[in-house]
Amino acid sequence: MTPPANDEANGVDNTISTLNDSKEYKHYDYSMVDPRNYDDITKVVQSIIAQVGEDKAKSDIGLILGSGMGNIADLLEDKIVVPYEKILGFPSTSVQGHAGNLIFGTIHGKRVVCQAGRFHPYEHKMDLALCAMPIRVMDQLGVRTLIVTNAAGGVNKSFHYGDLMLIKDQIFLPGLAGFSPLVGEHDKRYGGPRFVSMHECFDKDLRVLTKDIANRMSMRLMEGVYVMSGGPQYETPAEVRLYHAVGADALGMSTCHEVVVAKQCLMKVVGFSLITNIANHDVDNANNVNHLEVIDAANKQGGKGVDLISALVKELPPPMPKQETAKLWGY
Ligand SMILES: O=P(O)(O)O[C@H]1O[C@H](CO)[C@@H](O)[C@H]1O
Ligand SMILES: Nc1nc2[nH]cnc2c(=O)[nH]1
Repeated sequence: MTPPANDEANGVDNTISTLNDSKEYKHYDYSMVDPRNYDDITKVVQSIIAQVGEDKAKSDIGLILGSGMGNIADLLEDKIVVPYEKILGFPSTSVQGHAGNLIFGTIHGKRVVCQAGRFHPYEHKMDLALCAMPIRVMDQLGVRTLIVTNAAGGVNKSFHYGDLMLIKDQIFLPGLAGFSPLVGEHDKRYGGPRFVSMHECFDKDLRVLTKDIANRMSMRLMEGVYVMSGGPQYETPAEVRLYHAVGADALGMSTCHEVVVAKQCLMKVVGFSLITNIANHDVDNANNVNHLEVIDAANKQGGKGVDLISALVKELPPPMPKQETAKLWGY
């Protein structure tokens, strides 16, 4: 693997060896990191700290960017960009519209770590724990609030192209079918229990705050349930009707596994779906979706999400220590 060139503009000195030895670490190397293992995650965290320093790495807020939503990262100031190739055990991203960088910086003076490049289970042999590993890393870096974003198809018939939906609940289809990131070993140091409660997995107080902010900004903000399928194929009209019937408002192929792990790590989560296309309910009225259109829509329509996330970060309450959240959630 050829290391990327030194990138002074991004503040990354690529000559620094991540683990103070001369080995080259490749993407997606299971022999080195078990994404379920707390001590292995600590090694990943150390490899990051070795590059950006402890002060810069420590973060209160995590931000995950959806397809085509790289412009949200422009909110971060005093950035340090760390390419995934330089992070021990991080796999690569293969989906267009997902850059492949962990970015450290601040928004309104608050410490944020941004995952610009999500890991989708369909890219990684449905290894949900691997795809949710950045959340465990964020947890060890101190993150207490997670903001997840995604590009999604609108199932709710009142949704329009370009709408922003605040996620109030989720239907995690791979999780229901046994593909949960929590399958495997359990370590008490994650913070939460083996059997994680998924009630209010999108924090109610933060949803109220977000809606209040949107109101003050005179912004149209929908609220609804996100359903995650395994993908990567899009849905048939019959599947769209099935999801509609069970109460889904928007659909995609991501996010839910991240939220499950965040919940186990006692993080408060806020989620947004940008409606990049309207899912087709009618088999006789073919309306094909394609990923380039999804990205194009995210580029064109994502601005309102940027403004809302900026305002939300500004007004987020101070991070709640883990012990307090544990008490609040009855653990
Ligand atoms: O959920 P994000 O990462 O925004 O990506 C969405 O866009 C892709 C399909 O166009 C799928 O990966 C879907 O999940
Ligand atoms: N599954 C799925 N994911 C998407 N991401 C963006 N649009 C869609 C969609 O229509 N279906």
